[in-house]
Amino acid sequence: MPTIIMGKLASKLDGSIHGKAMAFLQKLSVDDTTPGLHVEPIQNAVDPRVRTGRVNDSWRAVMFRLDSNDERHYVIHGIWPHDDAIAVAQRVRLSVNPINGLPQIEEIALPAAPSAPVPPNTALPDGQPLLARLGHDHGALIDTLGLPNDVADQALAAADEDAVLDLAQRYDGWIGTILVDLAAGDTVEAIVARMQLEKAAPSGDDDADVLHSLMRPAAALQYAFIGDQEELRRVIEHGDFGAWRVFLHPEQRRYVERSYSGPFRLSGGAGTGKTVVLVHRARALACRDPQVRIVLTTFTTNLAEALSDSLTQLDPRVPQTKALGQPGVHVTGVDALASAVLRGAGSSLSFAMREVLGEERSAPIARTVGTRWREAIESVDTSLSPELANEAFLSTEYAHIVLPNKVHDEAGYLRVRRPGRGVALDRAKRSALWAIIAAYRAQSRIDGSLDFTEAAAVAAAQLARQIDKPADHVLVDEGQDLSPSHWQLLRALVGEHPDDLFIAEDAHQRIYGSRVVLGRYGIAIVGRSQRLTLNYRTTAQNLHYALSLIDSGQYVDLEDQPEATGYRSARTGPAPTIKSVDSLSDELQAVADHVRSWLDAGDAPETVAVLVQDRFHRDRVVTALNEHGIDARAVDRDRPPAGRVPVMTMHRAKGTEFSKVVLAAGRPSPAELARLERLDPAERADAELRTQSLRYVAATRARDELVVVTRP
Ligand SMILES: Nc1ncnc2c1ncn2[C@@H]1O[C@H](COP(=O)(O)OP(=O)(O)OP(=O)(O)O)[C@@H](O)[C@H]1O
Repeated sequence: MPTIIMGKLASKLDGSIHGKAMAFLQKLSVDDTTPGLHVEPIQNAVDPRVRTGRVNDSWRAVMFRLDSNDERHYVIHGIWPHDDAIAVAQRVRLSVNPINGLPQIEEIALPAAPSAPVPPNTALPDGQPLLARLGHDHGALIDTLGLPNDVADQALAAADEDAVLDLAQRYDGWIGTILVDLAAGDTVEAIVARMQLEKAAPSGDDDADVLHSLMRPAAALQYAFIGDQEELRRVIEHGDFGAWRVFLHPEQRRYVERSYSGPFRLSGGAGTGKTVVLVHRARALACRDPQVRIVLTTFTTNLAEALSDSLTQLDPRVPQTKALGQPGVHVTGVDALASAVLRGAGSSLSFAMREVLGEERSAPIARTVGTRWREAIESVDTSLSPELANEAFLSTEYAHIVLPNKVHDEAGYLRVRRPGRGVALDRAKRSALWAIIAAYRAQSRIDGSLDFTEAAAVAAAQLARQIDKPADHVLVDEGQDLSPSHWQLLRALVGEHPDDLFIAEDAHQRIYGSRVVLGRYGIAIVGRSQRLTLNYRTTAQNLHYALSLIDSGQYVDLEDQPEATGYRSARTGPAPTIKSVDSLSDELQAVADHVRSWLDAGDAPETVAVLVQDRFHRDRVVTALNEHGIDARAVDRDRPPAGRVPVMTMHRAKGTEFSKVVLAAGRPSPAELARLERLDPAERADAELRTQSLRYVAATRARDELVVVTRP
């Protein structure tokens, strides 16, 4: 039975022939001599391995047949109308690039790609094209990276980053990826290492050499070995949108497949494919051993639902279990995970509750009301300044110091170390703060309830006592938003062994809570951390704008190190539109105008989104859009609706993506400004950082076009 190797080009099929292509490839993978397939060589073809096959009366597949070790493989190059297919088949050649060991397809007698003219050097601002300015020459591009001559010529002539990116867009696979890296200013050595390039060592068996090259990590950018019919269907039916399921970057593949001796941290900017790595890794772990118990978790239930959907899209056969502790993948929000642990423990929780709180709660599943800190502050006659006696300071102090250190009383709080908290507290202040914390706990005790951080802390203490852990592997998305108790919970969920914790995070996207250093909660990364830098989602123009929003901030990652930027995008598009308006009614009009123009141009409503500051503004925007005859819908806990324009808060937009986005961030309300004014300087600086991050998150939701409507 031949093996099918699908090229990325071949997955971009005309929708009208999906069914026929599927049937053709299915039959081919069973028996290439099946009557009706007409698998035939082509006369005068430059590559004797080339074959065409009959998809239907009008369409033909062009492929390469490789025979090695009694096994037959077909590399599917593409499917074209009959005459075009014959013409393509005559001039294509599949070979191994001798410099980098990767498979390459050349089109003999025609230029390798339809090339738009490259702007002449005379127009260059400082006389030299980009790559020359960066110190690259023909030798580096051709002899070290293995770029084809004509591509290297065009790249070296390209004036600036945009011109190199335009060129990159014309090449799928490793050529396009190397061009993007060059445009971003990477050294040749860095590219060789990242792409794992290696000179080819011919064995004398050409077909075996090509097969070997197709198995190289960077070949996975462009070629996929199809394991079964289901995989074939996914590649064919979803084309470019399904690319993440099949064609991984060599770095992504490494993080999917590698085993790590302990907790591993994967950082990367918005859209660099962190979630894709997590979902693939969950599948890889489940396939390796169907008995293992995998927890795939993230900050909110909405994000967990999206993860679960992605895992189903990637592979519906991976068992997703609803219950913690069962074989398969349990996808859940981290607070829901804590609740599940508490529910499962039943009456045996008392020890953990006493350990964390020094007392018990009668109904630990009930959640403490959100206004409890304010009530506690108001109930105590405090001498503290408003900079300390406010909900933000107290809830952070409680989550970052009191709970993780299991402080039960004033004496304990007077002694506890407070690393990472900006404000120094003398004895009198600690006593006064404890009075409020005691009032908070007293009222919750009366209700019998726990707040979310308490629930996670109690669940962590409960699990820490268990010898049999309910998970074998824990995969975490949006790690930057988790609290210390969450980390204690996740640490206690899985024993300390290889591949225990795999954490994806982006410090620039922290929009909840305060920053955390993992090492303080028993999660030692020690050198097991890597970064993704290629943005798959956002155009270079939108990415540039989004990065400008976080330019001035000091961001620190989960290992307490400054967060780097230096992201690059593989796609280009129009510059973001920044529209300044004077009034609310002008803002609503501008939002409606942009949405209307996209819909009129044929964009599907669900691919266009409006992102706003808060729920109040969201509902106003929905009403305004409806009044303009646009079918818009406020999105909260539910999934974005099909056939309608989703309007959502920037917080809710985390983890989503749309083709076109209007960002109507508005102005902070006077009440919000007054609240910020009352915070102590360290808390205020952190709140401002979160505000910048929120805009960065929102701006990076747009794949193709971004409009920002601002009011001074
Ligand atoms: N190898 C790939 N090939 C094609 N598309 C990819 C690939 N990897 C990721 N993508 C696409 O890039 C987009 C962003 O990926 P993903 O959501 O995993 O990024 P992320 O780093 O988790 O982003 P964020 O932090 O903003 O949530 C998605 O549309 C995804 O399908």
